[in-house]
Amino acid sequence: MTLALGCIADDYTGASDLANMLTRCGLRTVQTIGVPADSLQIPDVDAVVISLKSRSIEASQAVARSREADKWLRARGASHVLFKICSTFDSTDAGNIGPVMDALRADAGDAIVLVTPAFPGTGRTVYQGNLFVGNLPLNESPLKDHPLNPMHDANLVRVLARQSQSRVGLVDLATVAKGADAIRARLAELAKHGANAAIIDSVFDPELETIGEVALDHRLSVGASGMGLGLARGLVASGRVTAATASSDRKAIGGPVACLAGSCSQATLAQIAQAEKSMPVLRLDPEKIVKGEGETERALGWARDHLGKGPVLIASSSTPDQVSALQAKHGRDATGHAIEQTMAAISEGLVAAGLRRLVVAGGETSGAVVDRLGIPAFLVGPEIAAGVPVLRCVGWSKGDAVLALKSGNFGGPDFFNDAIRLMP
Ligand SMILES: Nc1ncnc2c1ncn2[C@@H]1O[C@H](COP(=O)(O)OP(=O)(O)O)[C@@H](O)[C@H]1O
Ligand SMILES: O=C(O)[C@@H](O)C(=O)COP(=O)(O)O
Repeated sequence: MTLALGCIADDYTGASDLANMLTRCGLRTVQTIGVPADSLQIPDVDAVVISLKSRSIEASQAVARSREADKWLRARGASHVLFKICSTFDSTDAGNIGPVMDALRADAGDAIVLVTPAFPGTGRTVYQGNLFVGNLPLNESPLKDHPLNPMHDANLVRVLARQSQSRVGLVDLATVAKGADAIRARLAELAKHGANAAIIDSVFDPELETIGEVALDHRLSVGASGMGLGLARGLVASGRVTAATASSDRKAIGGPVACLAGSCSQATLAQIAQAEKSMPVLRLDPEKIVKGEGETERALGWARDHLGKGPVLIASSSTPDQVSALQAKHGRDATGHAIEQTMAAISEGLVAAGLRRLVVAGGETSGAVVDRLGIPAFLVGPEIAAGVPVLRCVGWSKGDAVLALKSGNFGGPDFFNDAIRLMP
């Protein structure tokens, strides 16, 4: 297998979002969980997206894991690697976008790396280096209240510079609009003045195609699924990949289906409220979870009573005020970890009871669940919503199963039912 594109994603929902985009753009793609073991049979593909859970861990560990993934991809022929970050630039002043980017760039030997989280399909655009979520600057969007990495600055040149050793420049929209050669000239100028990274503006998909064409001159790029779109279309346009059509394999799995929500995003809170109109919903008590007071057993008992009758949803999610109050009492990391591990334990119990169709909302939550279930890889199925595909397990010891891993912010109001409809 010689890869046309290698990708390292800093969380699992982000990885499936990217794998979905690459598949829709014609690249045969597999999503692996961590660096694949030698024993994993990977089908012949154009792109591999290695999912890490490195967004919110200590920076040095994120760097080490990303470099290991990069080595695996390069050894399989990937001459270009995309470091997939969140389209809302989820990070803190300690990292991990900057430190991982610095290390991968040094390994790749590139003078400068292009960086953009733009993903117009989900309303993420970058103008004059400022990230917008819909019509709001990042720091006024719901991301200001994220439980793990609240975002308080929309200016990505500043945000990246604070967490990186690199000098960071800007390629503005006026330059992007002039085309690939103008971008190349601007990058050369920035590099001459000592910049090693450049935030690049992008508002619409055609700009991302131009950006992808230029990024392919380099060995590394950093971005979200918009950058994935640009790279994939660049690979197809240049003839390096022959476009494939997305698989239409929809073999039914059957049996019970459950949804787990650990995201506290505004979008997920609204989706849970909507689901309450059509399926039984169990709201876990986050305080009891953190104190270790038997919420897993309660959830599994409740699920046993309801699963035979139709889909169910189990949610830990609460409002920003409630999240802050709980974190103030128990600490941010301890709270997040305890809740993620409870969701993982619930998923394990559900699978032990025979469940093979599971929807998970939340990036870190999905990471904890998929790790606990020991799923090694996924193939991409139908698209449920922008950035969220149905995933079919590959090489799982428990056999065939379908999952959907939803970024907290993604999906329409009736997301849980939309997902279940596409997971027969
Ligand atoms: N009620 C709650 N109070 C505090 N933290 C919570 C609560 N419910 C979930 N969490 C934690 O919030 C974080 C949500 O992050 P994540 O799952 O990545 O969602 P998103 O995709 O919205 O970023 C996780 O660490 C999760 O365990
Ligand atoms: O780029 C995106 O927005 C997503 O692919 C993503 O990374 C989402 O992360 P979570 O919100 O933590 O699921």
